[in-house]
Amino acid sequence: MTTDHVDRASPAPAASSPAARPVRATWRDYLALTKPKVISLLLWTTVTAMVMAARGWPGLWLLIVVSLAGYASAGSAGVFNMIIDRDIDLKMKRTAGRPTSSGLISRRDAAIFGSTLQVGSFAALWLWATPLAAWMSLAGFFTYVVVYTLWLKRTTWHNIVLGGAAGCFPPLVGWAAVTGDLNLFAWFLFAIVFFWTPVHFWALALMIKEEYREVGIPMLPVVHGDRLTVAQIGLYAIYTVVLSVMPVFFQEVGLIYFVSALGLGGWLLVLSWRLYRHVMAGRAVERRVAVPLYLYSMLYLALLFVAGAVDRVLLG
Ligand code: HEM
Ligand SMILES: CC(C)=CCC/C(C)=C/CC/C(C)=C/COP(=O)(O)OP(=O)(O)O
Repeated sequence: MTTDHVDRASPAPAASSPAARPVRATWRDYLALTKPKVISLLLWTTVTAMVMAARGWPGLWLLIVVSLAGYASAGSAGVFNMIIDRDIDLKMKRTAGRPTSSGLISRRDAAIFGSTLQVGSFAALWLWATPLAAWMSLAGFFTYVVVYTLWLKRTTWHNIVLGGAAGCFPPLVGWAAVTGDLNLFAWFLFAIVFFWTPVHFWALALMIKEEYREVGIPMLPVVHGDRLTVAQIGLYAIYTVVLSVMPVFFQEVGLIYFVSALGLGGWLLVLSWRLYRHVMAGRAVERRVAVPLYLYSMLYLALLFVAGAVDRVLLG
């Protein structure tokens, strides 16, 4: 593969110098294109959804196939996101070092890499899981790359709510891989992630809004300010918690899940309320009130899905 020869940290040394070796992209740079940390939680929702669907162990082979293919699909979405956004990524401190922005990996090579991952993932899910799992994964890719990144991210503050649907597909991939179809409970999992995403992202966006403002991305706190953002976070936290307990009333899950959802959700509401009160009192957003909610949002989702899996295995 060709690479744009760019020194990661400093201008390239003179060609005559013995150290004048171009910096080549390594596998670590390609790995960085796939946003591995974000995928870890996406995959967690996939794997726990598989256990929920199977009401037990879904089988080692299926777990391996779906995990690798799920990583490849979400990773491919991350690669195309970085290709499309390389201009804005370059201008923000948090993202300036990405291999597509720095030119370390050319657009062409990134596109070849991303396409290979997506085609491989689709084929693997189709052949070794179920066709529906393959379609759900492709739908997640399409929603993230086309709906969120290409269309909504730069045009409306609703980007997170609508584009966030991308992150709701991984549980459907896991469910469909086990059962070959999607029932009401699978769609509940989709909806929980849907309403959770704004809480997760806007808590972070409040802290990095100036970067978004500088590059002209219309994230909610940039467009409508902190007060509306914390109010929306509070509303979405309430929707999330209410929705999370609803599967109990459809007898899809039992007491273990119910108690966990109430406890985990209760703390999500407390942290959202603290942030709301802080900002509504006229104070500027401080890391000490926004960071706990952002970090806890991820623990919340991870543990809620574990609770669902444990409940359906033990009580199912
Ligand atoms: C529209 C939807 C979403 C947006 C805009 C969004 C945005 C972000 C951003 C900007 C970060 C900070 C990453 C960094 O520091 O570079 C982040 C972190 C993270 N997000 Fe999201 N996110 C979304 C949905 C999701 C979903 C659905 C999941 C998983 C279910 C998820 C999991 C994570 C994780 C695990 C991190 C921590 C990564 C780290 O520590 O580097 N996100 N998110
Ligand atoms: C099943 C399947 C393929 C699902 C894909 C879902 C997926 C990859 C969701 C990712 C959500 C996410 C990291 C958004 C951040 O984008 P951003 O562009 O706002 O963040 P950035 O500024 O860090 O690039």
